[in-house]
Parts: sequence; C-alpha cells; structure tokens
Amino acid sequence: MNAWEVNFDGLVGLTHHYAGLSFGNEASTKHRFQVSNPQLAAKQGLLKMKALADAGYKQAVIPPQERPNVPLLRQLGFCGSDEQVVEKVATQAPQLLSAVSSASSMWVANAATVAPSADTLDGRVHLTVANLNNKFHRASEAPTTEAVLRAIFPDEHYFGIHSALPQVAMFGDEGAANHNRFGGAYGQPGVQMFVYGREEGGEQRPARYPARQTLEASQAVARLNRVNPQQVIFAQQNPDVIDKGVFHNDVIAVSNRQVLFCHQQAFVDQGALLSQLAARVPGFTPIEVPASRVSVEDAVTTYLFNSQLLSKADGSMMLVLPKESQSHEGVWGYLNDLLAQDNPISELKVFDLRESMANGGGPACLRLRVVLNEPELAAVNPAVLMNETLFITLNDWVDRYYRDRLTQADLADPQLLREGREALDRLTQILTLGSVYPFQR
Ligand SMILES: NCCC[C@H](NC(=O)CCC(=O)O)C(=O)O
Repeated sequence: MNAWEVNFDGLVGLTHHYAGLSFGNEASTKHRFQVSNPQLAAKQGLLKMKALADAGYKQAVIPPQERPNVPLLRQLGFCGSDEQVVEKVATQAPQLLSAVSSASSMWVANAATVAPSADTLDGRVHLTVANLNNKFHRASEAPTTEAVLRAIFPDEHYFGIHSALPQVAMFGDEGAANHNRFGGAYGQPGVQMFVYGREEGGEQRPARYPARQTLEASQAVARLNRVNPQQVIFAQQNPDVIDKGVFHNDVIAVSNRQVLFCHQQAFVDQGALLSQLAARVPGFTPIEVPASRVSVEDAVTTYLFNSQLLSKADGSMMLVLPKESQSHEGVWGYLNDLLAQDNPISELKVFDLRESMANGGGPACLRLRVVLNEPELAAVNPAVLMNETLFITLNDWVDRYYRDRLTQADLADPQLLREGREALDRLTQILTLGSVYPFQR
C-alpha cells in the first residue's frame, strides 16, 4: 500500500530558554544563562516545516507543553496560589523553576518511538511515549506527550499509544532519537534498529557522561510496539562518543530507507553491525564518515548527522542540515564531496535553527517520523497538518503571545504563566486538540 514518512515537528514553547539542564549535552552546558528568543525559535521551526511542506513532503506539528509545570512544583511541596508557587520557587530554588519551565518538549524525536503498521504483529501503528528518565526537566514531559499523541492519533483501530516505561534508570528511554528503520518503500516491512547506550549491569558504558538509553528499555519498547521480532536489531552506541557529547544516537547517525549515514565511530563493533544490516536490508547502503574527514568533536558542534535524510521524487535523497554544518569549512567541504560521489545523496538544504541548536537540538531532534499509509493518514487529526493557512495562523499566534527575549530571571514573572496558558488555550482550538493540558482540566 502507498505510504509516506510524515514528519511531525515540535513547536517551540513560550518559555524557551537556556538553563544548562542537560549534563552530557555540550551545547546545553555551553549556552547556560544566555539570553534566548522564544519568538525567533518558534519561527525558525515553523519556517523549516513550511519549506518542507512546500517541497511536497507531508508535514505536521506537535504543540508545546504547559510551562511552568505548576502541578509538578506542588508535588515538590510548593503551595499557595499558582502565582505564589512560582514566586516561592523563584526565590528558593531558581534552577528548579528553570527545569519545570523548560520548553524541551520541542525536541519531539524524544517524544516517542514509532512502529509503522507494516512492521507490527497487529497491523496497527504503535507509538510508545518516552520516559526521558535521565533528566528531571524532560521526564515530566511524558504524561502530556501521551495526551497530545492521543489527540493527534485518536482512532484505536489504526493507532496504539502506549504510556512511558517505568520511571527508573534501568528503563531509561529517549524515544525515536535512538531508533532507525531501514527498508525499501515505506509501506513495506522494514528492519528496525534500536540503539542503546548501556545495558543494566553491563561493563561497556561511558565514563564521563550518562548513557541515557538502556537495552532493557529498547527491548520493552520493541515489545510494546509489537514489532515483529524477526524485524528487530539491537545495537550499542560507542560509549567513547557518548563521552564526547553524543548524548543521543541521532547526533552521530541518520537513516532513510536503505541508507545509513553515520560516523565511523558511531557504534560498538561497527563492522559487524554493518554486515548484519547488509544481510537483512536489501540494497543496504552505508555512508560512513571517516574520522580523518570529520572528527567526533566536529560532528557534535556542527550536528551534520542530526540532519533529516529525505527521499526525493527521483529516488535520490536530500540532507536537511543546520547552518552550523555550512559554516564549518571542513564539514561543508566533506558534504560537498559527498554530493559529487556516487551515492543516493543529491542535495543539501540548510536551515537556520540557531535557537534550538544552542540547546543541542538540530533538524532531526525537532521532528518525529511517522510512516503512515493512506487510511492511517486520513485518520490523523487533520488540523495539525501543515499548509499555507496553518503556517500563517501559527505565525500570527506566535507574534501575539511570544516574547523575543527571555532569561532565567524572567521565569519568575507571573505574567509569563498567564500568557502561556492563554496562548495554549488558543492553540488547542487552532489544532482542535481538546483539553490536553493540566490547566484545562
Ligand atoms: N534531541 C535533542 C534534545 C536536547 C535537549 N536539550 C535540553 O533539554 C537543554 C535544556 C536546557 O539546558 O535549557 C536534551 O538534552 O534532551
């Protein structure tokens, strides 16, 4: 059956700021306390969505979450009116206010892991919400992510949505950022590769930075998503590169159909893994970038692997890259050599995503890929699909509600809380989502 890869991009929230919350994510640490521009951030994301929709790709949007997360502050013992809760945490524990105000749900590659219906035992599309257990500011995303996904994929006949795994380190799960699907046409059964950073009790693990994803979590997600066990591969990320800032696999590898574009040092036993893929994926085409051309450090600062690898009408592929890859002479030189060589990549498309990049989120982090066939696509809430009208409506909405400057100190402003709720209330009407936020219940 005819099927497409639909890219669902996260819309940046009103409280987007730089708080250095993600140890092991070097961009997050480096930009701590810099001034952010939430309005620009949201518009940079919308421009990418619109450009890809205009180029003929199927594109949709996932809304931001309610921030600051007042119910979470109440769970931590702050009391009084909502405004008083925010005021107290701002004076007593400002870093905690940052954490509960983070707009991190924008990186929807970490929202869930998706299994297309062609791969599942019951013929439905499955999505398992990620628990994002390794970081407090991200672990709190799961309940609203689930509500939002149910509002976007409401029909249980086509879609199975699963709650996040238990919130413990043993089941740390970071969603689609550690998942790749290989195959031919999107509607045909594929091979799913689940990438993990450590195994509970295992010896091979990074020394400096955390490995966020466990093998145990990946196995559970594969079960929940009912992926045919014949179509699953588990692969370990190279712990040495996690220690160099590769906190998710999508910082060092990206795949599309038969192609894997990755760094030479991305995986443990990479040679054996590539042979296994070659045996299982018809026409498997690895494009391994040698360390002599691009170091892991340069991969981390430029995010060339955090690109989207998209199929074009003629069967060739386009890499959607962040501007940082173009500004780096060595990396840009390598990418242009790649174009000249005999491989499926025939175009480079560059976007300015500086606001998101400064927190460690490139083009691939901002999107969740959902392969859908015709009836499944027809069952998606149509109001989230990107088109000219939605683009204009969302830009106007951003202009109306978003600030163009935000620091940690601004999070204490009770007006920000009110602005956020008013904006999200309006957004749920635009996207016909119903009541998905705690403040709406
Ligand atoms: N896939 C990209 C995720 C980036 C995200 N950054 C952050 O949460 C940084 C937030 C801050 O430091 O303000 C993370 O590390 O999970």
